[in-house]
Amino acid sequence: MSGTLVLVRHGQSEWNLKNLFTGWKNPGLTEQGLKEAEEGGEALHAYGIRFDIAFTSVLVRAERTCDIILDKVGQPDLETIHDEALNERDYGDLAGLNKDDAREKWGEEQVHIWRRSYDVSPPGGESLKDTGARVWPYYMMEILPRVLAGQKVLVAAHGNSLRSLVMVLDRLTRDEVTGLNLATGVPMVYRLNADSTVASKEVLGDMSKAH
Ligand SMILES: O=C(O)[C@H](O)COP(=O)(O)O
Repeated sequence: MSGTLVLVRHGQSEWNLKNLFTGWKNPGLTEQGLKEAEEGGEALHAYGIRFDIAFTSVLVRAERTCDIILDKVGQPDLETIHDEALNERDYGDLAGLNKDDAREKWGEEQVHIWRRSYDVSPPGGESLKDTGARVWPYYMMEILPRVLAGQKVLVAAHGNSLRSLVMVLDRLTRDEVTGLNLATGVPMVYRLNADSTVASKEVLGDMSKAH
């Protein structure tokens, strides 16, 4: 067995609270989001993990979540790499729109397809497949080699950038990935085999609160 990969979606953002499509827009965390990040960090501290390196996006909600988690595990100065490859999917023309207003305008089913399908892009934005096409190579080049070398690696990122990774790690089909929702601030701890397949996965929190 090689190292450990911890994936965590950022805590609730201001735009999650307002129910707005966010994508590459850059709102901060809400009070609840700060608390979720703290709870995620506390769960990792109780789990007893010491990270070797952290990765996050260049969006403040993930960066702040990463900082809070590192504080909680007692590693506030850990090397952290920020890269836009880990950013949320670009929601294109939907960014800034209210998700319920969008359902009224385009219908429940179309909005669900934009949010959860594998290869249908929202207008002007990225599908999950498009998102994976920049997340996955970054994972292969920058993150996986460290895990395979035995390191413990934290990745604090976003609902859909992480869904594109979880889809491959958990070997989900295109249909199965439509039912995958990641809760904010809940760490997923993967141990990988030397061939990069998943040896075990533990979820430190309640993933069922995701929608
Ligand atoms: O960008 C967003 O709006 C959220 O971070 C993820 O949104 P979704 O759950 O609608 O894909």
